[in-house]
Amino acid sequence: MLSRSEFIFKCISQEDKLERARQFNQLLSRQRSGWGLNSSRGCNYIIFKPFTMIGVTLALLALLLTIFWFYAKRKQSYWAARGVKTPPFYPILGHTPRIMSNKAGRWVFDDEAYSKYGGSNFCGIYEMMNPALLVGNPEILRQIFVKDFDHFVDRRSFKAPHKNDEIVNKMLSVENGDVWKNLRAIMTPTFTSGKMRNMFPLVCAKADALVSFSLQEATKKPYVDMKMNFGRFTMDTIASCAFGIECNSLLDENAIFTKKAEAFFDISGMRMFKFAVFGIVPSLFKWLNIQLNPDEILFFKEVAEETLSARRAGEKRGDFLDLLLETQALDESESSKIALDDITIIGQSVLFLVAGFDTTASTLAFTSYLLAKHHEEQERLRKEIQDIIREHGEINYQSIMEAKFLDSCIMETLRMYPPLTTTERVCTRDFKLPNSDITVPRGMIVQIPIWCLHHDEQYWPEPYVYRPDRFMPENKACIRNYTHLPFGAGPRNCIAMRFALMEAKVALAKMIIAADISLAPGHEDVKLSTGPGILRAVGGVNLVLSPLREE
Ligand code: HEM
Repeated sequence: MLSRSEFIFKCISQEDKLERARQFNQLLSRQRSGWGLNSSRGCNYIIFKPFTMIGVTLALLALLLTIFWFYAKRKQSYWAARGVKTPPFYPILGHTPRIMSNKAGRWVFDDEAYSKYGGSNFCGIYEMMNPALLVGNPEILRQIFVKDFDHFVDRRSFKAPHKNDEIVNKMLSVENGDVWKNLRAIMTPTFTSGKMRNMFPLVCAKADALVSFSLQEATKKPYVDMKMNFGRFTMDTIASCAFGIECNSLLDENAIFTKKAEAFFDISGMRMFKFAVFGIVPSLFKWLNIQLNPDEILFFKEVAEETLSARRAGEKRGDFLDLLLETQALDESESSKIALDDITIIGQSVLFLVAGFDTTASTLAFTSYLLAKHHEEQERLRKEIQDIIREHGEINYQSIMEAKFLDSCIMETLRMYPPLTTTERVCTRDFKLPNSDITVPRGMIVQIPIWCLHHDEQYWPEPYVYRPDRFMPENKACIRNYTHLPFGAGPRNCIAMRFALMEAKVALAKMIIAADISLAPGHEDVKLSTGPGILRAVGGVNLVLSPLREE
């Protein structure tokens, strides 16, 4: 009788094979190896005893690992074989642990690749075992972003298969190829200066609320966390312009919209892990039906759906939603535009919140921090705004968008603290790198180290010094093209750059004429966030606000 734990493998019964098996069994029994052959009742079995099974399994596993190791080694020799430098990397994991690390900002890794391993021209990196390219040469960047854009149309796709991820999959930033081209063509007119002008009063109203809230807070506290307040201002502005709702996060910090948005933006370890796994084995999400994005996405979907119904009932505000809905009202003979379906419109509303909330808030927080630190620049800016008010009676769209020093202060902040420190493109058609014999194959990811270009001494003397004058018209000619990329560049740059700048300029101008800003004692430095997300100030930006006029 066979014991239960014995694994029985039924084997072939032909005469000649049986004979060979007997010989095999005898040999093994002699060696007391734990294998056996049972041929009673005319059946032939090879019997594996448990301890032997473990041994065999381990041997197989070791074999598989060895094969995988050699496979990874071969993949990770891609750049060495082509004579392209790479920063030191881990076997199998490549540079991914450093890129995704929560201990240092993404730019710390980029900076090493850029300055020590040739990245200021180009260098190789490995995302796990997959080779990718990091390019810091402004001339090559011009080709990637603009001249040879048709080779670099796409970004990495994060399209998850779960039904609740559908909205994210429809976002402009996630779409690729012709779908992206069509969507971008439809959405671009949403951000013309005419449309910005219409939205200007909405933004001014939110900026006024920001100023009075912050000044009130300043009467009760020794200093105010302006990162928090600018965050609430951008939240209110986007909620108003993209969702058509008044969420009043400045007045009601428990507003449900704000709470959901905060939860959505909380990129905890688990979410990072999910994104990392999705990047490596996207098919796992399909097999196991895993949702990639958090449940809050459904809340925003509901809010946008309700607003769409209200708009269809006749309500109009001149905001993003109205502009996107207009595409549905056009008949085909009137326009070459394709009407957007509801889910696509909702996707873009959520995208505006995701892409516009923290980026603009960080820009404002860092600018006010730098102006508090450099009081002479703050005085210059205040004077420029006061002159505008004297001339026009108020802050209006034209004058604020033309204010040169205001623009320079924000541009210099975006140089020193670009909210997105890296952007990327996916090569969509093989591309030969100029002045080299390297061809970037279709499908390869190209990383663009924005932060490194912004801090490269050869383009920006004394790169860590805040000097808005670099961007004044008389000095602009000295700036090398494609070395200042806070909004990316080319046809796939930030679609809302004009809106973001209008929002930031209005808020900063209103703040600076209402209060003198200085650094709070003990908060002279800002601590930068780490990890691969948006560059932000952790622990807030704490400033002392001294009112300059009666509110
Ligand atoms: C100061 C604020 C902002 C900064 C620094 C910023 C920066 C960027 C950057 C670097 C990119 C990638 C560009 C590229 O790869 O070439 C981008 C893309 C994008 N941004 Fe912004 N952004 C800001 C505000 C906004 C706002 C307010 C919105 C929406 C209301 C927005 C919507 C988008 C969208 C939709 C894309 C994807 C465009 C596409 O794939 O076609 N951004 N942004």
